[in-house]
Amino acid sequence: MARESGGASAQGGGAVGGPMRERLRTIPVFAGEVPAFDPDTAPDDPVELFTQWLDHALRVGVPEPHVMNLATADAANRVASRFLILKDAGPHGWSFATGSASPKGRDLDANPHAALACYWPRVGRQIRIAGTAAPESRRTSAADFLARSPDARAEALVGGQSAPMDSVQEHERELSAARERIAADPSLVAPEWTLYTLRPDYVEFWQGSRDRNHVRLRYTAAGEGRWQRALLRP
Ligand SMILES: Cc1cc2nc3c(=O)[nH]c(=O)nc-3n(C[C@H](O)[C@H](O)[C@H](O)COP(=O)(O)O)c2cc1C
Repeated sequence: MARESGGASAQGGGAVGGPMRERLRTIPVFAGEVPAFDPDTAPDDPVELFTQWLDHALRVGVPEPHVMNLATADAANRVASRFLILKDAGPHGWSFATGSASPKGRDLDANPHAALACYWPRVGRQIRIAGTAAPESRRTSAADFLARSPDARAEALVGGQSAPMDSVQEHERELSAARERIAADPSLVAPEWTLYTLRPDYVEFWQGSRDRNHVRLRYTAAGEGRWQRALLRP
């Protein structure tokens, strides 16, 4: 069970209303142009709504709207999260790519339950997706790898993501060796590189509002490509 932190200052040492708390309290939120979102006119399919929201985000200049947070948990239920790039979204789910031997790859191997989330401050929109992630075929993963820039391919070819390294110089030597291998053989694919697709149990669209009367629409998978929709309390 979660324990409450004692007292008004969670950090213990600081006085109530100490400098950090004050600084955080003064930062505005939902300060951008918050668009209207009428859930009654939302499409039946969450992928369609995601596409509409992404197109809108791109039109109004939301920076990097394809960056999402991925949360995973290992076999012992220890949770970790990190940001990554969304590679695709369609009827099969939301796809992202990474090395299968990275901590997140190992988490997904032990426990396929995962969640994605993004927040677009310029429009006060959050999207949350949760379900199970599975690797795509080697062929599909290889195609994703080969579509990456030579630098990105070289980094993945070195591998060992998130492992401690002895020195920056040693890593740079490994990286230039990987760049040479790629230059000599442009069809080279890092064996660990994997495209995963998260098949959602639910997808939630969250439209922030300055008066905190946020609009939340959740699509829950109802089998055979059908979705049940529900409004959620803000
Ligand atoms: C904006 C952004 C995009 C990223 N995109 C990816 C990505 O597509 N794939 C990836 O493996 N790591 C990506 N990373 C790095 C991850 O956040 C993370 O540091 C790395 O994958 C190691 O995670 P892990 O130790 O949990 O496996 C990105 C980081 C940022 C900040």
